[in-house]
Amino acid sequence: MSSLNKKVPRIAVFASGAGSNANEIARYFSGKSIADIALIVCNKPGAGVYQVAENHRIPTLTISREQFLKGDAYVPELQAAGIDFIVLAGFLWKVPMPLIQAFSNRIINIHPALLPDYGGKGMYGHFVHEAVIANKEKESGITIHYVDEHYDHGSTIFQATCQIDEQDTPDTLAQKIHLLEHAHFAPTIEKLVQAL
Ligand SMILES: Nc1nc2c(c(=O)[nH]1)N[C@@H](CN(C=O)c1ccc(C(=O)N[C@@H](CCC(=O)O)C(=O)O)cc1)CN2
Ligand SMILES: NCC(=O)N[C@@H]1O[C@H](COP(=O)([O-])[O-])[C@@H](O)[C@H]1O
Repeated sequence: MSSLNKKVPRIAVFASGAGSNANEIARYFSGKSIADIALIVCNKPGAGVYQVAENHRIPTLTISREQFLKGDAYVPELQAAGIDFIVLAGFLWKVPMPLIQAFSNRIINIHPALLPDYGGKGMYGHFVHEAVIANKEKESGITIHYVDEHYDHGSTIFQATCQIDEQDTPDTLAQKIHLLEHAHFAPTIEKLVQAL
């Protein structure tokens, strides 16, 4: 297939919260022929990411715990939507094997710490920054990694760090982490989908 009519990869972004990463990803790819943010998947009705989807005119899929964790994991819906790649951006449920197998090596996640430290069950959002500050760490950062059947265990793709000052709090650290996420997640996704 020539580059003129090469299919543009279709990305589904999974999120459970405010969606600032989903917003930055949608902004980054908007108007470019690199990839389409084709779907935003969310498990929390009323989450801020729905407004992000509306602002960017991106279709949404609201998922239920039963069908996602104990059923087909919405693989038929994702395949019907022509999804090629899945990005977890503050998504708070464990991705089950049916979805991992259907999108082998095509699901990535961003974690707000330097894995393998500060990862695993219970390590999400503010809980991560609270633990990092409580342990008086001098640096933190982000990890972008492939998703396997365990939390925060898949191979690392990218990491970036930030320094922690003595006056930093979990809130100020979260701000530093968000800056790193918004700077690096979309360009990392771009590199990965160009290799599909
Ligand atoms: N199979 C995988 N699924 C997910 C991964 C992964 O690496 N493999 N990453 C997470 C994102 N994440 C950290 O980056 C993460 C998210 C949530 C939790 C967690 O403990 N969740 C709670 C439920 C919280 C809720 O429902 O509000 C729990 O499981 O009890 C840990 C890590 C996304 N999925
Ligand atoms: N362990 C998963 C985890 O903690 N993910 C984190 O949730 C936040 C979502 O923010 P957003 O909704 O504004 O993109 C991000 O900081 C992301 O790294």
